[in-house]
Amino acid sequence: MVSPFLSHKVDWQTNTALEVSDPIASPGAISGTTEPGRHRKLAEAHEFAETIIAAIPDILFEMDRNGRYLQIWTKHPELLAATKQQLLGKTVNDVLPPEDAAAALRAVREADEKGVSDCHVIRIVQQDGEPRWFEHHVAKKAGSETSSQTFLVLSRDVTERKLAEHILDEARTRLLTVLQTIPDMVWMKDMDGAYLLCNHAFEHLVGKSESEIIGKTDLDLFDTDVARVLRERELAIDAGGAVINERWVIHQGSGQRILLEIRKVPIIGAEGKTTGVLGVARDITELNASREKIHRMAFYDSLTDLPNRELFYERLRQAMADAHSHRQLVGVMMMDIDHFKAVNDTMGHPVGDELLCQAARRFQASVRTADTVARLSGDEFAILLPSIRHANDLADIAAEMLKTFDEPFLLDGKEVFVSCSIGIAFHPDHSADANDLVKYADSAMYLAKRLGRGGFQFYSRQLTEDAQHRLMLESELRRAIERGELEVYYQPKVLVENGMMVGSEALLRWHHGKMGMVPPAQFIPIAEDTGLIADLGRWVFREACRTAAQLNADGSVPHKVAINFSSRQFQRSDLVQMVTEILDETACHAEWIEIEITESLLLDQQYETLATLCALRTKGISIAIDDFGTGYSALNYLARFPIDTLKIDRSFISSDDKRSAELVKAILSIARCLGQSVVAEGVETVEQAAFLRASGCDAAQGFLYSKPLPKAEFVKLPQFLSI
Ligand SMILES: Nc1nc2c(ncn2[C@@H]2O[C@@H]3COP(=O)(O)O[C@H]4[C@@H](O)[C@H](n5cnc6c(=O)[nH]c(N)nc65)O[C@@H]4COP(=O)(O)O[C@H]3[C@H]2O)c(=O)[nH]1
Repeated sequence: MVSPFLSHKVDWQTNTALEVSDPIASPGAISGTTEPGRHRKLAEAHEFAETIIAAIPDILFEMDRNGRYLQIWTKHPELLAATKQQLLGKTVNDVLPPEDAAAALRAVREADEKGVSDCHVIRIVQQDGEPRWFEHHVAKKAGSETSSQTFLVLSRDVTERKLAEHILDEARTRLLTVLQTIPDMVWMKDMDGAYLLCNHAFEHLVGKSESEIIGKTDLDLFDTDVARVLRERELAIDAGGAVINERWVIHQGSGQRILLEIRKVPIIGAEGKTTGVLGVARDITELNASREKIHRMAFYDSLTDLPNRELFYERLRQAMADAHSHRQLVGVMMMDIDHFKAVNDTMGHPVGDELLCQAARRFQASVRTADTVARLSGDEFAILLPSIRHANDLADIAAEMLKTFDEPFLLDGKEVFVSCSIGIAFHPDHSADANDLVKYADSAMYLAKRLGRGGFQFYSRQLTEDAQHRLMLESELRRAIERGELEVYYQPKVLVENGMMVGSEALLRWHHGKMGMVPPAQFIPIAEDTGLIADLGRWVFREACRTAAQLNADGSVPHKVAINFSSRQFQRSDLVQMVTEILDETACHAEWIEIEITESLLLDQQYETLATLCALRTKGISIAIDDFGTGYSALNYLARFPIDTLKIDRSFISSDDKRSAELVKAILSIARCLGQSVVAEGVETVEQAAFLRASGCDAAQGFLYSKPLPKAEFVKLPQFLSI
């Protein structure tokens, strides 16, 4: 190989060298030496140059101005466009495609002008047809004649780098495509806050094109205040290298409000320093709205917009946890709208809903903002009252709340008076458990209802004991029929005029093995609540039908047995069928039976009740309203329902109040007009009997004539019960 550093060819065989120009060995290093010494030095310089060439991986060309290949030095001849022999003496135009040849010549020309030309990357198609890229550094060869100026071209194979760059370029293009396509806003800023990059979504947000954004800062794009805050945060990123997650509400020109979830991360440079900030923002307006909607659906009641059971309990638990540190009471009130079902059924469900909404507003208006009014279900509302100093405060709030119900509700254009019952329990006195507290407030609410509705009651231990007693009674009652502990007593019903017995009322008795006689007032409500009344009712009905059949067997004087039917029994669709089967089974005529129902039944279950009553009536069974005057006494149902008898409640008979006496007369007059018979209940004195007789009352029932008796004793009673 011949060193490119020698200006002319040297015949190394003869060791003859002329006009040696060696940039490595200085001319002075050779001059002044002897001929053999000079040759030796020259040989050393040559060897040195050879070593350098051998060491470099590049290709070295010597070319003239026309790009003619004069010399080629390479360890990798396969990297040439043609073989060395084919190239020598040819120009780049001869061997390279026009474009590549032109690039090679440009580099030579530049070197001709400036002495050197750097970094021209030229594509050369290899002998195997594959293209490779070479970086050309061209230097004017020193010492050449201007006319025969040659150039040294150092051609470095940069194909791998080029390919890597290409891959990188492709990746960058793909990345930019992705950036432009994604709906999220993406941008990059340098540490001076100038935008380096942004995507279409960001352009859209800012309302400016990329070219108007790049190089600008937030001060150029946003309000000064906003820009200042943004800058402060970004400087914090620089200081701490932290990631910033924030939410921004953007008010757009159209008046639209956009909620952005923004994440900003530091861009860390090669030296580990923060060189900029990468920001990504997502429009979460819709997502947030959906989240809020889901949250509302999960934690709020859709009708009243009040917190629901879940949220109520969550807040209650939190309030109870907080109460420890504040030494304050947490009150729970349970509210129930009295006779809500009646309103719902008589006025329709939309009106019932309206009542719930109006009641919710009244509850809310009676409490503080820190309190939570929740709708737990149906007409069941609860209020959480944290931070209460004294139980009396709860009583005051409940009283206030009840007062708001003094005003009528405007429902469907009508003024309707509705009351509500409230039960109160509070933490820590009553319980440290949220579920128990609600349960206790609930039992207090039921007590309030039992005590006449429209009032409030505090929970007491007694209530839990009562509840436990009820539970015990319930389990005992379940076995009462099979244990033979039940018995039906009969109380005679007589004509007031002469004391003649015309019928009787069947009254259930429970002789418990250990507890003795349990009064119906105790176990009938339990049987009603638990549904046991269906079995008990069927049993009583069968017993009473047997007795009626027995009493009417001789056919002399007809005897009608009245049997109490609970509202709950009317909820069974097979009631008429049950009655029919038992009448058949006991050979009892329907005319010997009267069914006693309460006013509330007529109010509660309008349509189905009417159908059932009509079916029973059609069979020949008579219908009596028990305890008349104590309920709603909505007179319109007297005409609508097939009612034969009104039983005036005992309270009117026993009362000394003149108004009660007037009411009795009024009831008698109404019944007369409607063709209904009247039975006065609870007649205990001769005076009461005399009053009834004078007022024109048909029949009476009461201790004056006889107490309820076991069947065996009852059947022995005389036909006339003289007083
Ligand atoms: N102080 C006083 N009381 C009098 C007098 N005359 C009758 N009584 C009582 O008044 C109640 C009349 O029955 P009710 O109003 O239907 O009221 C009944 C009725 O609602 C219910 N009940 C009783 N047996 C049954 C039954 O088999 N089924 C259903 N569903 N309820 C029943 O239990 C309630 C209470 O029944 P009892 O304790 O037997 O109480 C009976 C009876 O013993 C009187 O002169 N003075």
